[in-house]
Amino acid sequence: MHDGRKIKVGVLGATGTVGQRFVVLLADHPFFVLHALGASQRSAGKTYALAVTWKQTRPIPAVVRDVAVHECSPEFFSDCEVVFSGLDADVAGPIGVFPCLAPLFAANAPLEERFRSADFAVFSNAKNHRRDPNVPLIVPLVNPRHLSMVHQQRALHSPPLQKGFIVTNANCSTTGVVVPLAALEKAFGPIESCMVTTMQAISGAGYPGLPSMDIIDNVVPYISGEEEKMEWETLKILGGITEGDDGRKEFDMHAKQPLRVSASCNRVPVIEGHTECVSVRFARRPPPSPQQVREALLGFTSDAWTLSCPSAPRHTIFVHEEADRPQPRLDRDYQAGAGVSVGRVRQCRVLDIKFVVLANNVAIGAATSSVLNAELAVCKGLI
Ligand SMILES: NC(=O)C1=CN([C@@H]2O[C@H](COP(=O)(O)OP(=O)(O)OC[C@H]3O[C@@H](n4cnc5c(N)ncnc54)[C@H](OP(=O)(O)O)[C@@H]3O)[C@@H](O)[C@H]2O)C=CC1
Ligand SMILES: N[C@@H](CC(=O)OP(=O)(O)O)C(=O)O
Repeated sequence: MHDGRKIKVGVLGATGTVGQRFVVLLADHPFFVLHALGASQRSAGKTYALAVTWKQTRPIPAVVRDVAVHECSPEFFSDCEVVFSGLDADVAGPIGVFPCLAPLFAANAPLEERFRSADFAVFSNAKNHRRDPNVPLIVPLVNPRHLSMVHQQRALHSPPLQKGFIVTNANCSTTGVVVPLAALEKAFGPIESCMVTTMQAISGAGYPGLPSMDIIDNVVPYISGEEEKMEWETLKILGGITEGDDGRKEFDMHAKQPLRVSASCNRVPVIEGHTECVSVRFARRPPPSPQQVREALLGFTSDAWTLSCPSAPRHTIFVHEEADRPQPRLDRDYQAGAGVSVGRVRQCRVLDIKFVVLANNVAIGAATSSVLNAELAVCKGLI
């Protein structure tokens, strides 16, 4: 439970697409107070207003306009307990080398590990640590119970940490699909197969992102690494945690009932909001009807809402009845982009059920997820 005190927090990568979202969400937050901002050497030493290319629809919050941007080094964040990372994946952490629980203070060590080793709670958007066997990959509307892995992460670190840890949120397209899948598994038991085709917004590629000549009047049927991330991350998020005879915990990757996921990812000329066409086959026979599926999606409530996390959406999944919704331009800002929208729930002639899901890639797909994860960590006494 939150004890009422305001926890000082910093943002790494504060000038980027995701970083700006963090700044907006944290400028006036009931649990957190924004205390320090970090970015690259290009930005360090400037005020935030001078360093950032501000792309939000509201003005830069007054509390940060004149704050100095620092390099992302723990000494500049020493008063903070928590850092939110919107860092470029090239500097956030290593790729594919795990476990990495040694102390990392060296100036050239990956940035998120340096902060963890200095006993900060790190909430990251970057992909680097998602496959780490001791790092929870949390979609806050789905699997906050995985936060329990933080204790093992701290204990296995050398030296063991009192407060530090890394928690990541998922890829923005993974986030959109796992919310309805979790609701359906809760209501009807395991899903066996899932086919998903994405139409992903340009903002997912950061700023300035794709050249206009590549994306206007066009669809690009490839996003590097995206399909692999969706297929792998879905299993970690929807799976459980098992404990070996030695007491060591492991993510089971949905092993009790294997789930096959096939993803096809496309970039489309939309600014914000990833749309995904999803078909699923259930293990149970006969499968639920479209009406039963609609009711299960509508009735799904996240632990984040039950625990009264301030950023949790009232409707985890909003189910549209209109035949032509959800649409990114109309539906991406509903509930400040913190929930997901589902529509067109119907029978699938190949699998069982198909539907469309819309998730705001820069809100629940990125910064809002991290902030909710931190709110959950506070409510669960991890911070
Ligand atoms: N955009 C999206 O929808 C989503 C993005 N993500 C992930 O979030 C992260 C950020 O993405 P996004 O905001 O789009 O990226 P941007 O390119 O917009 O921003 C990157 C940020 O990282 C900073 N940075 C770059 N190099 C360094 C360095 N050497 N040291 C310190 N800071 C540095 C930049 O600072 P400076 O301005 O000084 O260069 C900037 O603040 C990425 O890992 C991305 O994969 C995850 C989900 C969704
Ligand atoms: N790749 C996503 C955004 C992103 O940065 O994903 P990840 O956090 O998995 O690297 C997109 O282009 O829409």
